[in-house]
Order: sequence, then structure tokens, then C-alpha cells
Amino acid sequence: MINIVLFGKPGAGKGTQAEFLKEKYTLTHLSTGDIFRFNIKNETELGLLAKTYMDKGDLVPDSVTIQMLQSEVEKNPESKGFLFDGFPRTIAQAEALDAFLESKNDKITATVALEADDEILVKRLLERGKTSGRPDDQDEEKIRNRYQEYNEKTAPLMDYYKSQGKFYAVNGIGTIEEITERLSTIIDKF
Ligand SMILES: Nc1ncnc2c1ncn2[C@@H]1O[C@H](COP(=O)(O)OP(=O)(O)O)[C@@H](O)[C@H]1O
Repeated sequence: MINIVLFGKPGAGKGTQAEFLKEKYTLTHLSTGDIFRFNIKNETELGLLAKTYMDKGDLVPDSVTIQMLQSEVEKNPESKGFLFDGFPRTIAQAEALDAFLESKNDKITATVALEADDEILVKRLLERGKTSGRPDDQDEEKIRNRYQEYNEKTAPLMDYYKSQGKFYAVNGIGTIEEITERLSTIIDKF
């Protein structure tokens, strides 16, 4: 079983790469952003709650996110491994994930980060906002707020995984295929 955390700033290309990696390595792709958006679309209680945070570019509270993620893992007992995309985003989430996987005699194999410059990413998100319909992609203020959330709450995870010897990074600028190749070079080691 391999469990990969795909790590990177908003707009770094996690979702795009996840689509290729899940096929290549037969992993169950769990994107917390996608799961929240699915719940918003279906107007579930979880969706209505998450929306109030997401629309501002704030993180959804840990308690809500952790519980949701665990129930998604539980829904896939036959999985050969997970590709976590957009989770964990805080130290509390990372600790909860480690404890949860350990309770299943499992663990994170590696964390792979897509690296890219903020200014390039803000431009990408504004472009995406023109077609994605995502309210959090359409307003530069909200996008900047997501970067602030990332810098304050998510960036510290790099040290968390480095101290476990599980952190790898690749250049996130290039063609989709080039970047898939860079990520594969790391994942193939396991
Ligand atoms: N692990 C998480 N913890 C808290 N909030 C989250 C998490 N994952 C997603 N969200 C919420 O969903 C929004 C969109 O997430 P995502 O689709 O991964 O987008 P991006 O990485 O492009 O910002 C985030 O800005 C946040 O509000």
C-alpha cells in the first residue's frame, strides 16, 4: 500500500497531476476541495458549513475536515493506497492523519510538493476563475487570502514531513507530462 500526500500552494496543479497519478499507481484520489464542492453543489449540511469558509478563502475548521476525510477513507476499504490532495493543510490535520493511519496499521509513504512562484499561481487562478465558476478563484483578494492561509497554516507541514524523512519537492513549472514524470520518478522509489 502506498499513501501519497500531494502538496502545493493553491493553483500549483495538484488536481491535474492527481488525475494522472491515480491511474498510473491505482490510487484512490481524495481531494478535500472536490469533496467540499460536491457537498456545496448538493446543498448538504457539510456543504453549507464549508461554503461560509471557502467563499472567503479561509480554511474549513480542522474538526470538520478531519472527520470528513476519515469517513472518505473508510468508504474505500479495498483501496490499494490513497492519493491525498489538499489534505492535510494544517499540523493538526497531519497529526490526525498519522494517528488515523496508524490505527489501521498503515502510514504515509511520501509527501510530494509541486513548487511554483506565487505570482505565476495567482495569474493561473484568475484564469481558472473565468471558466471554473469557483467563487474563490474570481477575486484577487480571496486568492491572496488563500496564500496567507497557506503560508501561516500549511507551509509548516513541510518541516513536519521533513522531520519524518518523507518530504520531496519537484519543480511545478513545465508541461503537464513533464511534471507527471518528475513526480513519478519520486513515487517509483517506493
Ligand atoms: N484540508 C483542508 N482543510 C481546510 N479547508 C480545506 C481543506 N481542503 C480544502 N479546503 C477548503 O476548500 C478550498 C478549496 O480547496 P482546493 O480545491 O484544494 O483548492 P486550492 O488548492 O486550489 O486552493 C480551500 O480554500 C479551503 O477553504
